[in-house]
Amino acid sequence: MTATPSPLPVPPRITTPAGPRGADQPWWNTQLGSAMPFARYERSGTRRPRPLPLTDRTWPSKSLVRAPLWASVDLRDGNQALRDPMDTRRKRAMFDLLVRMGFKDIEVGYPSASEADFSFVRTLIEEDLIPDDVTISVFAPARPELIDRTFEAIDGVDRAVVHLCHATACLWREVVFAMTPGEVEEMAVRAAEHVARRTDATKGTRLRFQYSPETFNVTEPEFVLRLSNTVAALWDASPDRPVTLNLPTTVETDSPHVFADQVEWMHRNLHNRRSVILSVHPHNDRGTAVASAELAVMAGAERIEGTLFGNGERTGNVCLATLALNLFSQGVDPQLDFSDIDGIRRTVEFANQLPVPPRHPYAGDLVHTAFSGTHQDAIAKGLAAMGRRAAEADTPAAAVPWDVPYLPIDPRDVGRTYESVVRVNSQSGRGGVAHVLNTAYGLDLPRTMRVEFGRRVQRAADHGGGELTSHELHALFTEEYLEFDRPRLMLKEFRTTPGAAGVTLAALVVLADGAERRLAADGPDAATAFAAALADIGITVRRPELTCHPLPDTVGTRFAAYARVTVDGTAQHGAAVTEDAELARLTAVTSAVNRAVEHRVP
Ligand SMILES: CC(=O)SCCNC(=O)CCNC(=O)[C@H](O)C(C)(C)COP(=O)(O)OP(=O)(O)OC[C@H]1O[C@@H](n2cnc3c(N)ncnc32)[C@H](O)[C@@H]1OP(=O)(O)O
Ligand SMILES: CC(C)C(=O)C(=O)O
Repeated sequence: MTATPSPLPVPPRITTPAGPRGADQPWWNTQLGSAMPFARYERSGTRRPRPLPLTDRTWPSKSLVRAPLWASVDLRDGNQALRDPMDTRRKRAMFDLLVRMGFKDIEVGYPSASEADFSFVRTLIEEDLIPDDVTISVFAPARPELIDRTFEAIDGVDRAVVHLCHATACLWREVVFAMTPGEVEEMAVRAAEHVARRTDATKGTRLRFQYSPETFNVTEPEFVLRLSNTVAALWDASPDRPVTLNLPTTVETDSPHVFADQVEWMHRNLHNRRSVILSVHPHNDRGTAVASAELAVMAGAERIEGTLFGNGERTGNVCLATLALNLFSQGVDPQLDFSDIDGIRRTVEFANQLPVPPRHPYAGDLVHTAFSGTHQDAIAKGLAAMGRRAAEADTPAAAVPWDVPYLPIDPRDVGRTYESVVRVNSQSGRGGVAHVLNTAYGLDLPRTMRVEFGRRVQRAADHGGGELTSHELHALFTEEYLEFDRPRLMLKEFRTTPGAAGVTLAALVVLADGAERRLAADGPDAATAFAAALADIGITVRRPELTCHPLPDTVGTRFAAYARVTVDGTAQHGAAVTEDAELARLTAVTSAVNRAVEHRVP
């Protein structure tokens, strides 16, 4: 309940905006020009022009109806971006996880880059660790000596994809290679021919090929199309042995719709389209990799390369967990098993030695959690409505279509529980508090009591400043309703017998000074009779309204009862938890009486 005060940060050095407002800025937008050097940056395609994208695009009217072929690059693009690249143990944990989840296309490394990558590929092959329906791929740049080393790494494998990649984009051609487009084309042809020659010399291995024109999204489309057609033809692409053409946004530069146009243009213009598996490899520099990948599939892509939870160069690769679970949340089979998302996350965190942030879609610690009152209230009502629908249909809750406000998927479908769905702090409301007490302790507070206890919790949360755990909420509930320092009244024993008005109640109570008093009264039920009997000791209790329910205890049976009464003219709530239902009801009345006294103490 106590929050650790965090130190006040040093204020950032911000130049107060002072530039002019935009000429066409409406009066209600009072923002000023900033001191940021934005003029150093140009709209993409301005300095190095690229032809315009499509005008007759068809992708906007498409929808995602099936899972694409998922290709994990965790062990290559993910690995190359780590401060401490994976050792064999971490690589193995990642590989085994990917296989268990159902990945069939796994890039296992860049074997010519390091001994670690090379020997991991050898281990997979020599120890026969690659399932029959999984195809590994290995990355190679367009350098003959590194291609040769790549082939050494896959010697003896049954099936594999050799992935050839080199830069094609203008900036890379000029700055990295110092080559003309023609020279880059020659390099591509030489490398593809070298791969083909090495393949011809390889016996007993079913090899396929992949070609990635690096930074596809900022390469002139006509150039990249020509290269792709040339390389696919050199590799004899056919429907039986398709070439994977992988279009990377190596550095994401544009809004996703621009990439979608580029992909659709390639999809329409590629020669021999049926002999090509059109793949994309989105990075997340603008934070829109997921959107880019989804629109690319609408535009004709059939395969997506990415990593689990988005590890990868800079801002990372596209997150395959997000993409797959986006499909799942739309009723499309993701063809990957995310039923234990926390287990998957643990393994990925172990392999990458990087944490998954708490807000990461579907997998972050907080993504199925509501702190805010109205969200909690809606979630609790939504879950209750689901429960009712399941009961009406006489089916398990897990079989009812999911429809709960604020929760795109059922946390249980990814192996989480409802306990973490609602967590309480000063932003929370009575709905959330009631939900936590109910899910964690089985206490189903009546509506008026929720309002009262909600206020009590709000005070405690405001005071503490942080989160209140379910345990702390229960402690507050106990302190407020179940236990009293100096009770005015305790019920020691009671007996009911049928009476003229319904029930005759005889009770022995203990008063604040320890004195014991015997009471008796008639009433339609025991609680009403008890309320009436209290008049004998000068306590006026009227209009008792009681609810009682069994508690889902693991040991024995217990009952919770809640009373709403007027005590000496003031409305009061009381509650009790005991082994006997009737005792619980009567004790809830004494709780209300005791609270009436406590609340009179200033
Ligand atoms: C977009 C991507 O993510 S591609 C994958 C990138 N992955 C990695 O870089 C991780 C692994 N890489 C490595 O371990 C190293 O880079 C190695 C071992 C492969 C190569 O190391 P080195 O031979 O020392 O070269 P270095 O990494 O500095 O590469 C630079 C040279 O390669 C050339 N080059 C870069 N990419 C490619 C490519 N895809 N195809 C052909 N040549 C390339 C550059 O033009 C440069 O050549 P130059 O020295 O003649 O100007
Ligand atoms: C190898 C390619 C696909 C790559 O990693 C990239 O361009 O980001």
